[in-house]
Amino acid sequence: MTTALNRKAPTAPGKLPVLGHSLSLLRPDRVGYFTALRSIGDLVEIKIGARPYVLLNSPELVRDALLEQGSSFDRGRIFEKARPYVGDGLFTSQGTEHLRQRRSVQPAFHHARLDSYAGMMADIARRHVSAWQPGDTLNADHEMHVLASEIIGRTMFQSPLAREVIQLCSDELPTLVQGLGVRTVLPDFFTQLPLPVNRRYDAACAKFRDAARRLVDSYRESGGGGRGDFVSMLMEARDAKTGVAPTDTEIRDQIMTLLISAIETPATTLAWALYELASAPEVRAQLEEEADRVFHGDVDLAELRVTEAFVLENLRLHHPLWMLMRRAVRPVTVGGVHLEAGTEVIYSPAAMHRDPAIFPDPMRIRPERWLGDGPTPEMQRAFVPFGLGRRQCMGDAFAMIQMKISVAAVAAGSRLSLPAGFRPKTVTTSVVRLAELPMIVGAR
Ligand code: HEM
Repeated sequence: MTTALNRKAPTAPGKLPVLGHSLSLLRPDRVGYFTALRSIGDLVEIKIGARPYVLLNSPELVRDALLEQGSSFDRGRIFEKARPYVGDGLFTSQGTEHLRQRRSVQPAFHHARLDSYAGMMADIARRHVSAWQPGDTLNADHEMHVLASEIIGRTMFQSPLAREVIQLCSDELPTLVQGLGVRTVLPDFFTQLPLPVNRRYDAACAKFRDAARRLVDSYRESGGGGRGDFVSMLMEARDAKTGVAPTDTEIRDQIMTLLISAIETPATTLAWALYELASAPEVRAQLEEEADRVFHGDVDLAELRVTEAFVLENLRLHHPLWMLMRRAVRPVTVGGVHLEAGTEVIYSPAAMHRDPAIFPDPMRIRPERWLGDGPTPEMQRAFVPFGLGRRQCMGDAFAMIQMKISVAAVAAGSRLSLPAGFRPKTVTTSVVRLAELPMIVGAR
């Protein structure tokens, strides 16, 4: 959707010397900040330090940049900030190298594999929920991190070290995600300062790198691949043109990429889902009825219709990613604004999902939006939980299965409630999450 207007994007109010809009981007309600900027325009300039970023604040502009003009954009600042942690894997690679890496990882997400993962996920989730005892008070956000870590650890790593990786992810991933979030919105000099947040981030990065290295070494010591899992698949992969195998550094970087992409987002979404389950008894009753009816033995995922609608609604209202970035690789015009090569653009799935013109009563969980006649075409265009285009989430189907199964296991196996007077408080790092989520276990 390009026009020949060549206008300039208006600058967001509240710009400070040196910091630009960094402080606005550090406030707790960053999704609300982006939503409010819609009143200024659908393209708005924001500064992080002295560097300008253009916020694309409408579904049409986001689709134009990511789909129609997708080849004109590649990774932006957020991914550079992730490089010390994830190296040069799928997350940070660009252009043809990115496409090559995507092809090499693709078999791990093939639908035939997803079917076998579903059975494992159901076992893990049922076991996890059955350990909760009536009367216990859970840190439900942590529980969902442990569950998501278990699911990745057990489905992707057939290794005695899997338990260690699961523990590391449960304990350290939030530190990493917080450090990355802070680095993205503050000027570069900040990362050089000897602050606790920087030290904790560096220490967490080192632990993950070490775990990935030991994982790769342990496969090599026992003869390489052959276990039919993620690491074996990478070890056995050969480049279609050159026949060259990936190096151990490349394999380690893909492991790191998987760990950072595959745990925090479903865990955070699931924590919100548990909060909503406890807050809306009529929705909970529907989910419990469905789980009692169909969540037995080998689960037919297609039968979990209300559960799926509930998961979609949580991805809409509580989308974990408040900001994603791209960088123009050549001069390009979006929404009538000319962007030079190198211009960084931002979009926010979370803000797009709360537009009242598209999702009436946006702050309420209403699974019925996704049932019956289904979402309207406007909703479909604005709903981008897994991104769009060449960088679209590789784990989208995996994540949907995992979240449906996790919600169904909770609905079938326990009844969680919130302590009297609990008020949700959000914190925003790289993701928007609940600051705390104490939940009391009740019997079903
Ligand atoms: C609620 C769960 C999840 C959400 C909301 C989510 C969302 C996203 C989004 C929006 C992107 C695109 C980022 C961009 O455009 O810059 C992405 C990329 C990615 N996701 Fe997910 N994701 C989820 C779960 C998962 C899981 C479970 C896996 C793996 C098992 C995974 C693997 C990946 C990978 C590898 C990429 C990078 C793709 C590339 O750069 O080519 N994600 N995810």
